[in-house]
Amino acid sequence: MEAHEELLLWAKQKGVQLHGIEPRRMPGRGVGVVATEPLKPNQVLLEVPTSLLKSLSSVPRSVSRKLPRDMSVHGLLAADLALDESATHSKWDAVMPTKEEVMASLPLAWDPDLQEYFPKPARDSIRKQQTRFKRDWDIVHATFPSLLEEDYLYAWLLVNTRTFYYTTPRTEKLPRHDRMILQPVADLLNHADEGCSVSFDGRGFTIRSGRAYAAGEEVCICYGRHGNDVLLAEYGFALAAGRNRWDEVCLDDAVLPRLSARHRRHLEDRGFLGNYRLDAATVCYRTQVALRILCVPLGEWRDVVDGLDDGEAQQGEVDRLLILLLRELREGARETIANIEVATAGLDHQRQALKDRWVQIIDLVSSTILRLESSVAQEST
Ligand SMILES: C[S@@+](CC[C@H](N)C(=O)[O-])C[C@H]1O[C@@H](n2cnc3c(N)ncnc32)[C@H](O)[C@@H]1O
Repeated sequence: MEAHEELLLWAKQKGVQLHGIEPRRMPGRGVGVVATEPLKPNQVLLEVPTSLLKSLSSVPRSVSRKLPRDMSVHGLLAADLALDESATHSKWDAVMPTKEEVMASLPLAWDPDLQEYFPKPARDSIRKQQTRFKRDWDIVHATFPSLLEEDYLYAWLLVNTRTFYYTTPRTEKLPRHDRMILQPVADLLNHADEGCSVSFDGRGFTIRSGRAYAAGEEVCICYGRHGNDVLLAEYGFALAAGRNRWDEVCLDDAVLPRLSARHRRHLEDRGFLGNYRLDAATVCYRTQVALRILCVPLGEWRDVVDGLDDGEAQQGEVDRLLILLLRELREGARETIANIEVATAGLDHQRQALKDRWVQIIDLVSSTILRLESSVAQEST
């Protein structure tokens, strides 16, 4: 019997209820959940009772009382997972990806030389994870010196990729990202850009279909409105091109170096410094504002920002500058791919995942360039 089938028997005995779904091995994405019959929108698919949640309250006192009271929930749950040698959760533990799989798929555990090739939002996310992991590990290592760092990292990454948002009177005061719990079976749901609804109350979690499903179709939840850079950095995968409505390309590395200290000050004063993005349909307003400051006198720029002028008269100039920057960005992306091709750091599939992501970025940038070129051509006729 497969581990996820044994998990199901255990979970059902403990009160988990599944309606029209079952876990199944999915090529390329570990275990997932599929519809076993046609499903209607808003149908209850899964119920997990509170008694089965691993939460701040369920961490045994033998672990929690040795750690500081202000330890992150993330760090505490990871310590519990890493130190738990009881058989209580053995059926659940058996379906989790192995340490080797986790270390190979999640960028926090990749060779630091390879991490440098990620696009900026992914690098930023990896850096944040590093900071949070180090803070938790320093505390746990001092308290449980025999625990190995790689075993704690494995547990910490499982928590990072498998928890659900959960707020109770006890967790309300914590930062939002730390109000987390682990739950069996629900943690087998893979991600799609739109998915089932997830809700909880005192009795437990309920997952309902967001739309109709055909029998055999994979049922997913949405881990958040993340672009592929963040999905790759946090969860170790990117959705296929055209399958992620939240995907975007960060333009900061192309725009910020162009801005003088004075420009930066003006943009900062108005809240427009950094976080420049494009998606499949548009280049964000922030980018338009930042590029406009490079194209027009300051007074005219202020009028547009203040809504006193629609800025149409200089839009062609802004678009031409944008095209130039996007071509540079595309060239930089091509160079990055060439550098990854000769790099030896990391594993083949990690380098491939990075190259695939850069190809997606090039495609998104190229279609934006085409769109802008045709609107600039129309303006000049
Ligand atoms: C909450 S778990 C989901 C269950 C997981 N597939 C398993 O085998 O246990 C999250 C992990 O599943 C994988 N995953 C989730 N959605 C995916 C998708 N759309 N494509 C590829 N992998 C996905 C990633 O490895 C991610 O870190």
